[in-house]
Amino acid sequence: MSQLALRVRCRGADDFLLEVSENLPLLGVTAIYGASGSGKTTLLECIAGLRSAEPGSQIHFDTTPWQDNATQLPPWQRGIGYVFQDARLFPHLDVEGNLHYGLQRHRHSSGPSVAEVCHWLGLEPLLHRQCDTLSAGQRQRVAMGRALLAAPRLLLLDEPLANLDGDSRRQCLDALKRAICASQVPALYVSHDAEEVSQLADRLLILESGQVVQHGSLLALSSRIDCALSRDEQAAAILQCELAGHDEAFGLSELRAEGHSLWVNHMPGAPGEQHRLRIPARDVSLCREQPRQTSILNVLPVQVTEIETGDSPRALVRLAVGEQFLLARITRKSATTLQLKPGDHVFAQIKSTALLTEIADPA
Ligand SMILES: Nc1ncnc2c1ncn2[C@@H]1O[C@H](COP(=O)(O)OP(=O)(O)OP(=O)(O)O)[C@@H](O)[C@H]1O
Repeated sequence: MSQLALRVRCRGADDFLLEVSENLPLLGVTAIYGASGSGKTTLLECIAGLRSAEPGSQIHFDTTPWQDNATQLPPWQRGIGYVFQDARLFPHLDVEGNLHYGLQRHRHSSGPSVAEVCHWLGLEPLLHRQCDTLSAGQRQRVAMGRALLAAPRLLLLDEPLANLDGDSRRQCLDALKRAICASQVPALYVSHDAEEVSQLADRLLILESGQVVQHGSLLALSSRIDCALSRDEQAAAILQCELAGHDEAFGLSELRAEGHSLWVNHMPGAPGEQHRLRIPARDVSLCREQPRQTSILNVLPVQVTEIETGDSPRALVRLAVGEQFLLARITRKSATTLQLKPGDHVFAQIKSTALLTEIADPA
């Protein structure tokens, strides 16, 4: 596994100071998450060499210095693929021409072929289209294809879905996930969208006012009440599960987590495979008694470990399921009526789940 060692200081306008001192293991997707103005793009641009970090800053990719006291490698010598918010395709080239530009920058013989990239990103039908006739989502998929064809050692994506919504956003997210997973190129993914991050990331680096406030695996951070991601309306915990089998008659698959069954829509896969299940906090409700005759298939016995009520009408409850954790967002009134407190044993009813990618390495 590669590693990016960062000791970065960079000043922006209005006394803004980015100060990041972290070693990032480059495994899968690391999301750089934070509010607007927290310094996400500044950090990405410093890593890319598009912006100068202050003298004394250091950026090392494994043993290769990208920046230190003696070195300031230009962006094109860092072996990165950069995807911007606006795709920045070459308007005078068609889709195929844009992809071939990536191929020309190909540094190693081990990169993907045009056919592979087109397959991952669904680009085959677009190859002969002019770029100004493409939708925003199609343009982003081409930009991603162009970046991958240069066989980068690291992908840097700056809110590539920010200008998309609805179906186009979902399709593009699925395509990016597929391409990142198939290409096995590690990625740093800037976003302020909690749902996007919890669907895509393996690790999280959370920034606030130019400082890192949390860094770790999505599995560990997503269910923490003090994680910035949990404050978002789209907060979701991630449960690591094993595929147990399929119920063909009802079109369902059974996953097991901590000795309990969870039913999801039928999915391909063989028993024993490891998967991640995303469980949105707002889709988890709590009962003191085990619910009977409920249409909700997934009911887990859990133990309350933490409750955050504050002044908001909603409470966030952290729940232990064996060694793992869920979050439930319920009304403060319900938390009071149920007299919930840490240590209580209750039942969590889960309305919906979304299957995420198979875990290559649960670390
Ligand atoms: N080119 C620049 N020169 C000087 N200061 C900048 C520049 N770009 C951004 N800044 C400042 O740096 C700070 C961090 O901005 P940055 O764009 O890195 O945040 P961000 O987290 O990516 O925000 P957003 O999610 O809104 O894109 C802000 O105070 C911003 O005004």
